[in-house]
Amino acid sequence: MNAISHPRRNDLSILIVDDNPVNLGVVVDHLEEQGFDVSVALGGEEALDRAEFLEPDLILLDVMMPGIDGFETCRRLKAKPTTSAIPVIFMTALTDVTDKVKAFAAGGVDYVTKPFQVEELLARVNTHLALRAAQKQLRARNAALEAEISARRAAEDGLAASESRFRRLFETATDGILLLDCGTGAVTAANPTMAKMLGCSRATVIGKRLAEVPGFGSIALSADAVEEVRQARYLNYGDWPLQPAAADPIDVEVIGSFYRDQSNDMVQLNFRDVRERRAAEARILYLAHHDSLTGLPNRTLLADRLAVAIGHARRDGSKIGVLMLDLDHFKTINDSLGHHIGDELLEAVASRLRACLRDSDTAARLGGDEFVIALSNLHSTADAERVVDKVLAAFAEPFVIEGRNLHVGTSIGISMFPGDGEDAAALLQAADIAMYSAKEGRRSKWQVYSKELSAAAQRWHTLSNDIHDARARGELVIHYQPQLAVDSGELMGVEALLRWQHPNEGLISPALFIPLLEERGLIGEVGQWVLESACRQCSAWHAEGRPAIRVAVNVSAQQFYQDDIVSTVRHALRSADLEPQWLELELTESLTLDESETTLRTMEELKAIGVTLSLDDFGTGWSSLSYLRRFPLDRIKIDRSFVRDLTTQSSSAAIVHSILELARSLGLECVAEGVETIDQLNHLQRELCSEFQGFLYSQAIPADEVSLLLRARENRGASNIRSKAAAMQAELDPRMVKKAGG
Ligand SMILES: Nc1nc2c(ncn2[C@@H]2O[C@H](COP(=O)(O)O[C@H]3[C@@H](O)[C@H](n4cnc5c(=O)[nH]c(N)nc54)O[C@@H]3COP(=O)(O)O)[C@@H](O)[C@H]2O)c(=O)[nH]1
Repeated sequence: MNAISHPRRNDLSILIVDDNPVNLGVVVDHLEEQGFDVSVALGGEEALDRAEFLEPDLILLDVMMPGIDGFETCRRLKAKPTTSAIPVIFMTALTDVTDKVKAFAAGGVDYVTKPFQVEELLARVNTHLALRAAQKQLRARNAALEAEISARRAAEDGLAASESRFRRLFETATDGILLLDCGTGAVTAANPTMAKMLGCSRATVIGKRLAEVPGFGSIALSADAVEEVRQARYLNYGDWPLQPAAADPIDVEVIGSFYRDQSNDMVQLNFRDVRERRAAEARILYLAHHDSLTGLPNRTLLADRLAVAIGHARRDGSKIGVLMLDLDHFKTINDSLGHHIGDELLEAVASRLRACLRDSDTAARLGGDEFVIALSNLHSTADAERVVDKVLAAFAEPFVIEGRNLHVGTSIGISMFPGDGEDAAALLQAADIAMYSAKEGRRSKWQVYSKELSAAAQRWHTLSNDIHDARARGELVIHYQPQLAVDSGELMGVEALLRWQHPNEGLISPALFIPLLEERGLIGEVGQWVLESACRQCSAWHAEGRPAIRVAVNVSAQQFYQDDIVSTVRHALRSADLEPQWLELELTESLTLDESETTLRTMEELKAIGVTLSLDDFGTGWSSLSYLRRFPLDRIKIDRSFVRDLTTQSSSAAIVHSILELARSLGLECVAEGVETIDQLNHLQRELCSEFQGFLYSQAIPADEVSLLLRARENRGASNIRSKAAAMQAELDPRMVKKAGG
């Protein structure tokens, strides 16, 4: 410990307590002369307050004072923590030893006797002040020491706490962790997760270099990992396939970090099991690139694959074919049988498409019933056409969905690279245009893209917009095509055929705009209008007193399922005041793609009204004996494609013969469509076909011209069709008997 140093006087304060002002004055003068900072109090109570407030370095205390005396004052000073350490020197006139003892007992450190010698007073004062200063120094040093000790303790505690925190983290981490010494390259610690990942004990791992640790053998990167991380300080190695003992590999993301432990350079390797994360990422990626219903690639992935294929084709000079497919009648199926059937159908279509393709080809679904097939490494368009044949053959068999046989056709557009587009988008657009063109023709057809089709596609889109208000603008009109008895030439009925009188395009064929109406969901409304108008017209002819004829109205599949067709028909008959036997409903063959109870029940309800049912275009679609037997039909219409070749192709003649045989055996009437020549008519007569319609006699004509026919017939009576046809042709305006177009 250092020697006690004397304090500078003006740093020191002394409180003098005396009730005698004269005494006070003398002492104060002496001490102030010595440079002390002096305060005074005239009694014990005052002294206690001032001592507490001033905290003097020394108190000179008189013993005999009014109120509390010096002894009591001293005891109280010593009792208070704030003043207990202040040395008290008694100033007393008492000389009795007991008083001196009392002074020390009260806590005084010394005493001076009055009247006092200044030198003695100063000597005692200086001594006690020096002692006081030394005590203060000592206390300050102790306090500093204590502060240092407690700071060190705190630091040690902190170190221990962080050490234990690290230990806890290490032991419970969900990452596998290895600590490796950079000097030896050996593992110094492994946590439980690491041991579990590796399928071995921690002891097995400790002391081994990383590449020697079981599970790391096949990971080449592990050999230099410690040195690499040491140099880089931090390294993300991406995924390593850790191979635990007797288990499947685990994909772990590996992150290495360098640290210094005391004087050792260390590397910490964290191994995070990323199997779930990678699976989730893969799932997200898959969903972003695949159609969730069918699992086929979606538009995005298709575009990627096409881009890659185009790159290859550019390099090796090969060709690419893009086939755009659209299912026929899909909307009808979806609307009538429910979306779950529609979904199952799409899945079944997807798997049939897959089966048609090589591994290098792509079948994709763009949405709805739109599929695309991308064919790579082709030599010519003919290669693409061969795949089209395969696809169409795959669609030939009905799709069996929930026990229903669904006959679904498809229209296919084909575009080729190079030639029809430079990139995926252009090729898809060209295939789409070709597909629409295929759709415009008969169903289940395909079409190769050509530049001319673009104009047609543009026209299709314009018409698609124009059709919306066509009926409201009065642009839709109904014409009627006569149906005659083959034998007698008798006018038996007429078929109501819709026409669109477009303001710019002129008369547009229903073959073009009926699909537009279906696509836009307008066929129900327009069909109802046709039905009501045709019934009214037929009733009007009857009311004119003409020989009664029937009117046949086409009902599309969508109309049949979408609306309450039974009440629509009832209402049309009632409001036209037409007896039901004069109305015939021509059902399209596509209706029979669903042989469900619903179809059958609706047909039976229609039959119960008393109308007749005929099946249109017989022989072109999915005609099968089974549904002809099941459905309550009255008449079938032989498709004009067979009639056209009747006299030139034996196969068509054979088909017509079979159809007529079949119809007879089932007790059904037959109408042959599209009769254009006398030879065809003669052939049909020999085959005992009952009725015909066709340009030989008349195309579809406006209602008032039918009235003319009826009047002429009334005047002449039934006669031989040949002479009658000739007579009619002469009678009618030549415009009505053109041989082409409707
Ligand atoms: N759902 C509805 N479909 C309708 C309606 N109106 C017509 N259609 C269907 O549109 C298709 C095309 O009809 P259209 O262009 O009128 O052709 C008909 C005749 O003009 C044509 N035909 C008749 N005779 C001949 C001929 O000798 N040669 C020849 N090349 N063509 C001829 O055949 C069509 C009648 O066919 P079909 O209906 O199959 O009996 C057509 O499918 C119509 O059904 C409508 O209101 N609703």
